[in-house]
Amino acid sequence: MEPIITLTEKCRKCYSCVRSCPVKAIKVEKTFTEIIFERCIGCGNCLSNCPQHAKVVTDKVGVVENLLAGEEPVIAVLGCSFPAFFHTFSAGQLAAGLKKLGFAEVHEGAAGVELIAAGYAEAMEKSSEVLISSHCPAIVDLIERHYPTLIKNLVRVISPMVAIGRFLKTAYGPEVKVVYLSSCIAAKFEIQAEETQGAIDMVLTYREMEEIFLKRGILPALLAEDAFDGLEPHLGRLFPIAEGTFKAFSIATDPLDTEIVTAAGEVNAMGIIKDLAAGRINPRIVDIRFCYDGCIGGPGKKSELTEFYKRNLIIAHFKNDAPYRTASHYQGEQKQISLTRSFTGKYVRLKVPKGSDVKKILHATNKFTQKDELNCRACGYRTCREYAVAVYQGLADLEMCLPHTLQQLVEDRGRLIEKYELARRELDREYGDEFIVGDDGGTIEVLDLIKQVGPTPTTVLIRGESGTGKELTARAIHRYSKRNDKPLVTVNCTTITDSLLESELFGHKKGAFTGAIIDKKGLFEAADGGTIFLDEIGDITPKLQAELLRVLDSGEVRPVGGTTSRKVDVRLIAATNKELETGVRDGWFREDLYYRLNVFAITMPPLRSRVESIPLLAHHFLEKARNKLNKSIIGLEDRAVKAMMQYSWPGNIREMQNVIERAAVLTHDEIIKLGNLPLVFAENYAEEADDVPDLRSFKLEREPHVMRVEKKLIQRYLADAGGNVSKAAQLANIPRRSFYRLLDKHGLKGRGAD
Ligand SMILES: Nc1ncnc2c1ncn2[C@@H]1O[C@H](COP(=O)(O)OP(=O)(O)OP(=O)(O)O)[C@@H](O)[C@H]1O
Repeated sequence: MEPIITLTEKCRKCYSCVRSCPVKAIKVEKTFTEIIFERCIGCGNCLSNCPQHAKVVTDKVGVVENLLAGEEPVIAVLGCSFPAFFHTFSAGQLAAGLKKLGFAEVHEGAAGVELIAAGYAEAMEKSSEVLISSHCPAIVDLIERHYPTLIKNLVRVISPMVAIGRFLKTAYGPEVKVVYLSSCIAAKFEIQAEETQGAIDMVLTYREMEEIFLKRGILPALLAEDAFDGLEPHLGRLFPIAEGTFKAFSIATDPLDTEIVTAAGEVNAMGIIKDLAAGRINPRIVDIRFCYDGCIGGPGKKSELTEFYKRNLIIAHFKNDAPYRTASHYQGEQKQISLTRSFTGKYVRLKVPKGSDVKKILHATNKFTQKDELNCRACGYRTCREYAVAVYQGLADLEMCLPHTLQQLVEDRGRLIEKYELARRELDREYGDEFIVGDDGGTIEVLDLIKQVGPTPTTVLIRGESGTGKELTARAIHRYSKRNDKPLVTVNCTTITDSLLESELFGHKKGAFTGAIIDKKGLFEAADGGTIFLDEIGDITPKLQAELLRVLDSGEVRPVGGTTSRKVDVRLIAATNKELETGVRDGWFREDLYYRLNVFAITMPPLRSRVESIPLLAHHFLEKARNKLNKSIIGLEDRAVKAMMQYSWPGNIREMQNVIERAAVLTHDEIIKLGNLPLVFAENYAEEADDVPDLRSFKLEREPHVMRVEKKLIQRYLADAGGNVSKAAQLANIPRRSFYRLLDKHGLKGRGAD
C-alpha cells in the first residue's frame, strides 16, 4: 500500500496539492485529486498543504502495535531529529517509554550516520564526478524519477536509516523487526524501494508514535530514565541540522568554498538540481535535503518550534550524555554489512503534445493571443502553456484556469438572465392576454397613440415609471405594425453586463475578446425585418449609445471585432423610466441619440392617476390569477376594491397584479376580501373609508347613557353615606365641591355635615 492516501470524500478540489507539488505528481479527477506515485518523490507537501486533510499518511499505527504484540523482538530506532520533536522529556525517559510499550531495544539512528561516513570519505577521494549526497530519500526519488541524467552523480552509499537497519538485522539476527521513527515521509517510500527494502520493517512518524503513547496512557515525562542500546553515536547526532552532514562525515567546510556545497528546502534543492542538470555548476560534492532547515524541518516536524530552537535542542542532545547500555553483540569487531547501493532510472515519459494541441487547449480556456496568457499561476502551473501541456497529459483539467472559470460564470449568468427573461415573457403570454386594460383618460390616450404610430416605421420612445405597462405598450405597437409577422426581440439593457451587451446587440467575431470562441450573430440581426425593443435604454454606456446611434443612422450593424457591416431593417422601440433630459444636461446621455429616439414619445401614466380603471384592472388580474392558480374565486369584496382605489401604487400595475395574485393565493373563500390584501390597505381604509360612523353623532348618542349611570352612582353614594354629602364625597373619592356640583346637575339633594 502506498504511504499516502487520498480521502476522496474529503477532497474539495481546491488545487492546493497541485500548486504545492514540486514535480506535478497530482492528477485531477472529476471530484478529487490523486497522487501519481510513479512521479511522486514523497516530499509530503501535499499532506502539509491540504486544508481539508484529505491527503493523509497511511495508518501504520495498528501494524506496529501488532508487531509489538507478536513473538519476534521489535527494535525502535529514533531518527536523528528526535530531540527536536520529543523535547518535553529527556532522551532516557523516551527510551523508557518505548520499552514500556514493548520495544526490546531502543537505538539512535545517528549511529547509522557514522556507519556510512567512511563511504562518503571514500567517494570523495575516488570519484572524479560531481557528487550528490544520497541520504535524503526525496532527493534520490527526485533524481531517479525526474533528473535521470544525474543518477551517475549520486553517492552510491545507503542512507543512515538503511545502514542501521542492515546493521541490526546482522548483529541481532534476521528475525528482529526494526521500526524507524522519523519526521520524514519520504522514508516511508524508501523502505519499499527495490534497492533498499528489507532493512527496516516499518517507518512511523514521531506524530504516529505520540499517538501510540497517548492510546496506551504512557507519559514518558513521568518515567525514570532507561538506557539506549547499541552503538553510542557522537558526531552523527549533528546530522539533522544544516551543514551537520559534513560535520558528521568529517568533511571540512568553509562558507567561501564553492566545491563543497549545501542546499536545503524545496526551492534551493530544485534550483541546484536544475543547475547541476544543466551543467552550470561543478562542485565536488553537494549535500541536498528537500526539507527547509534539513531533517528537523521534515513534514512530521513540530511546527510550533522555530528552526533556531530546534537546532539548539539537537546540539544540546549532542553535548549531553544519554544513558547507554551496549549489549555484547554490538561490541567489538562488527560483522561486515553492505553499505553500497545502486540507483535506477524511474523516469516516466509523459505524452508530449504538438503545438496545435497546446493551442487548442489554450483556445478552450479563452487564450487566443499572448496577452490572454496571464500566467497568473492560480492553477498551480508557472505558465498558461505549462498548464495546457498538463491538461493534455491528463494532469490538470480546464476548470483549473481561474480567470476562464470566472469569465464562464459571468457568461452563464448572462445566458441564464436571458433565458429567465424569455421564460417570464412566455409565462406572461400564456397566462395573460396582450391587451391593454383601462377606460380612464390616460389609457385611452395611450391606446390612440399606439394605433397612430403602430403602422408607421417611426422609432418610439415609451416613458413612464416602472410597472406602468411600457413593455406591454411596445408589444401592442409591434402588433399594430406591418411587421407583426416578423420577430419582436426584447432586450433589457440592465440585466446584461455592459461588456456583454454590445456583443449581444451587434454580435461578435471569433477571438474579438476573451470568451468569443465562435462568430456570433447579434439581436439586431435576429430582429431583421421586425422590431427590437430596448428596455431601460437610459442605462446603456456612452460607448454603446454612440454605436447605437451609428446603427440607427446607417441601418447597418458591425459585430464586435469585425471589419465589415451588414444592413438590417429593424424598427426600434425604446423605453425608460429615467429623465433623459437630465441625462443630456448632466452628460450621461447623448443629446443626438436623445433626439433620434424622442421622435415619437408615449408617456405611460402612473396607476395612481388612473383610479377610475382600478376596478376594471382588478377584475382583469383576478381573472388571470384564477386561471393561473386554478381556484374558483368569483369576485372582490367592495371594501377591497375601495381600498385599492385609495392606495398610491408606487409599483404601479405590476404591483397590483402581484397584490391580487397573492390575495388569490391567500383567500379561503370565493371572494377576495380586504383582509387578504397587504396590511397597508386595511390601515389606509380604516382611516379614510366613508362607512366609518361620525364621531360627533357617536358623542351625542353616548351622552344620555353616561348621564343615567352617573345619576345612579351619585344616588348610591348618598344612600351609603346616609344622605351626608361630605361622607358621600369621601366614599366617591372626589372633592366635596365637585359632589355638590353633580347633585345640582342631576337635581338631587343631600344633608350638610352633622
Ligand atoms: N393597462 C394594462 N392592462 C393590463 N395589464 C397591464 C397593463 N399595464 C401593465 N400591465 C401588466 O403589468 C405588468 C407590468 O407591465 P410592463 O412590464 O409592461 O411594465 P413596464 O413599464 O415595462 O415595467 P418596467 O419599467 O419595470 O420594465 C405586466 O404583466 C403587464 O402585462
